[in-house]
Amino acid sequence: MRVAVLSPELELTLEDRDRPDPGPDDVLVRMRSIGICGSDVHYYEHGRIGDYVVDSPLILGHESAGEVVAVGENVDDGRVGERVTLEPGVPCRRCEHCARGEYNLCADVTFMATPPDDGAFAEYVAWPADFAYTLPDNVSMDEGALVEPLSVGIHVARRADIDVGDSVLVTGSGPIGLLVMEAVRAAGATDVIVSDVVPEKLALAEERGADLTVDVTEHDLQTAVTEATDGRGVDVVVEASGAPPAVQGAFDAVQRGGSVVLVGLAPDGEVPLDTNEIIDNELDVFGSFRYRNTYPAALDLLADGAVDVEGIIDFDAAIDDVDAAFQRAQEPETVKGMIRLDSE
Ligand SMILES: NC(=O)c1ccc[n+]([C@@H]2O[C@H](COP(=O)([O-])OP(=O)(O)OC[C@H]3O[C@@H](n4cnc5c(N)ncnc54)[C@H](O)[C@@H]3O)[C@@H](O)[C@H]2O)c1
Ligand SMILES: C[C@@H](O)[C@H](N)C(=O)O
Repeated sequence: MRVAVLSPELELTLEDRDRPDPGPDDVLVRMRSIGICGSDVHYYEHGRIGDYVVDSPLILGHESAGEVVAVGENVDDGRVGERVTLEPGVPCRRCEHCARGEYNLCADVTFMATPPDDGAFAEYVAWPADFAYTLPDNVSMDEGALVEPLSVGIHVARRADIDVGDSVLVTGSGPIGLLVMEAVRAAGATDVIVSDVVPEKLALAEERGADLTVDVTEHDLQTAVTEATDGRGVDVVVEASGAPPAVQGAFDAVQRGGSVVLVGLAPDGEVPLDTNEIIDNELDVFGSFRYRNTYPAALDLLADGAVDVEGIIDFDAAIDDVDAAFQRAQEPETVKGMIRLDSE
């Protein structure tokens, strides 16, 4: 089978590998749609994210959907032919966090496309059957692949405890910010403001229903938010850019007693903050790391038409053109590229 492999020298090429055999508890999936995530692009450009270093060949990709073509001996063979999306992080299932259901905090997780664990840019992937979720008939393969970043948004909405009628500022209109917007609206938020530094990204946020967009290269964010909220500030800020000025600005845009959720990863993780401001205004500050127990909810939202994920895709490519697709994904205006294995 063909796989797209990133070498330690940062060359992304197609290789022939043996098709994997499913383990006893696995399904074997023929891949159909695989999204290109910002972290894939980061490995492609820099060869590392923090302590995770591409020091041996790595198959990228963790936003995936496909069709079950075989199952292991402990899996119901009625699953052959099912259309599925794969949840890319499989935890140890034994530690304290797994026992509590907070499996996104498991330190012994296998996460696709995170060194040394291979990902999904492959014609076939063998994966634990209970982390392969059946797609409803009206949910497409592309939507199935985008359940992964939508899950990031759903986890944010849950962390923030979004309530009906909440106002939310989302800083960053990349795939995560845009899908946070979908998730918080599905959870009941009624006023969503989105900020970014790239006009095309803001135009997309506006097209997708943002109540207000703010280009922070031209306008002061705090002033814009103050005017839009009759001087109160928003109930919740979700920081989804990782840009240090946006992290700092989040604390000025939220109302007293409000919440700030940090999901964007700052380049070195160190951002000076006014902690007295957090205390004086009694702010709740949450980190949001990946997701847990979100795939069933994401699939229900998609089946009900309660969220739109396909509208963030701006191009697709065949796996043979994976390197060109990654180059295009690097352009600042690009939101989401999708590799489709059935489009060849
Ligand atoms: N915590 C998690 O579980 C998790 C999961 C996925 C991604 N992430 C992180 O979330 C962030 C967003 O991911 P993405 O894939 O959407 O990334 P992205 O790079 O595609 O989007 C970030 C957006 O922020 C914008 N931006 C830059 N500076 C800004 C500023 N000062 N104010 C407002 N916007 C600004 C960029 O123009 C871009 O549109 C990244 O830092 C990523 O690493 C975290
Ligand atoms: C959660 C996932 O989308 C993210 N890129 C990560 O590796 O953590």
